[in-house]
Amino acid sequence: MVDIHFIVNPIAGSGQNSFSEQFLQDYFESDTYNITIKSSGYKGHAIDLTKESIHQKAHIIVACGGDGTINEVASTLVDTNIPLGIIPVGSGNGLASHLNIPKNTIKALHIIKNNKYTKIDVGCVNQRYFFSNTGFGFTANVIENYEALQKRTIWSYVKASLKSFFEFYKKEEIIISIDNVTDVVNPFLIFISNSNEMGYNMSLTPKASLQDGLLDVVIVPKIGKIKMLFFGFCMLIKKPDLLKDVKYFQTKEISLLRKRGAFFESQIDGELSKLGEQSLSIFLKEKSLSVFANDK
Ligand SMILES: Nc1ncnc2c1ncn2[C@@H]1O[C@H](COP(=O)(O)OP(=O)(O)OP(=O)(O)O)[C@@H](O)[C@H]1O
Repeated sequence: MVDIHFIVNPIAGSGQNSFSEQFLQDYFESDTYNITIKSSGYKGHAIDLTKESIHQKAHIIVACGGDGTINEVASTLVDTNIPLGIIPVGSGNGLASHLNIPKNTIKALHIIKNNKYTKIDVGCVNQRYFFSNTGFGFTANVIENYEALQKRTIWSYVKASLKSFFEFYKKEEIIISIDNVTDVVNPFLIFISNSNEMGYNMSLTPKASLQDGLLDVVIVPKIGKIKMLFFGFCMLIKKPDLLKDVKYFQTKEISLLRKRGAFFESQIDGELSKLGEQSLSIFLKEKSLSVFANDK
């Protein structure tokens, strides 16, 4: 028997996610699969539910939610042999989109049933993991405004971006080291990505791959409002380097050192995260998560 555990975030995306055993049993026959469904009750709960499922000897664990839920479940599965399934019922669904997993639940279930999984790289920010991306500056500010709106829709994302556009003024000097070259930057944003999708079909790192052992980094210096608007447009058409001020490169590791301030305000896989450390080492653990994916 195959023990398959579904961890559902009921408030992700439209906020109406629930899966009945009867519905799932139509795809995973009861003579072959044992199904367990768990629902997360609060932020971070999916981590404990996943730990419990590992303890219960689940063979497959499926995250049903968006990038935040995937982050919680997948972080707990790194370096285990348990493959991660994804049912993308979140808002942005960046990682699922990179893995070519459709939003249609039945099609996404078939990918798990086909039993084809692959190993992907995992991003690390000190002790934390990211699977899609992490970012500092404007990108973290947008997520802060997005979370304050409480509705997780594309319109909330647009509203949050506009609010940040009018308000964002942060002046924060960061010492950045890449391949032993150190620079002091006062960036509009720093965006570091493992995947080529930010969610909502937008990208700042179209060349990124989950299996190339490289982080794709975008650094945008302080820019004026007109350039900010142009940059937003470049992001929509997935050509960030059309803005000449943008530095786009690939690297294995990057370190950030805070000159002052109590924490790094960052976003990790689309969730606001205040990192208390003075310095951050950002790198990849290569091919350390198994995940079901669709052939391109
Ligand atoms: N019952 C719950 N009530 C409130 N928040 C929850 C609950 N269960 C999980 N969460 C939190 O909800 C947040 C958002 O989840 P998730 O990222 O999966 O959805 P989303 O934001 O709609 O999708 P995406 O990140 O792809 O845009 C996560 O931080 C998660 O920990």
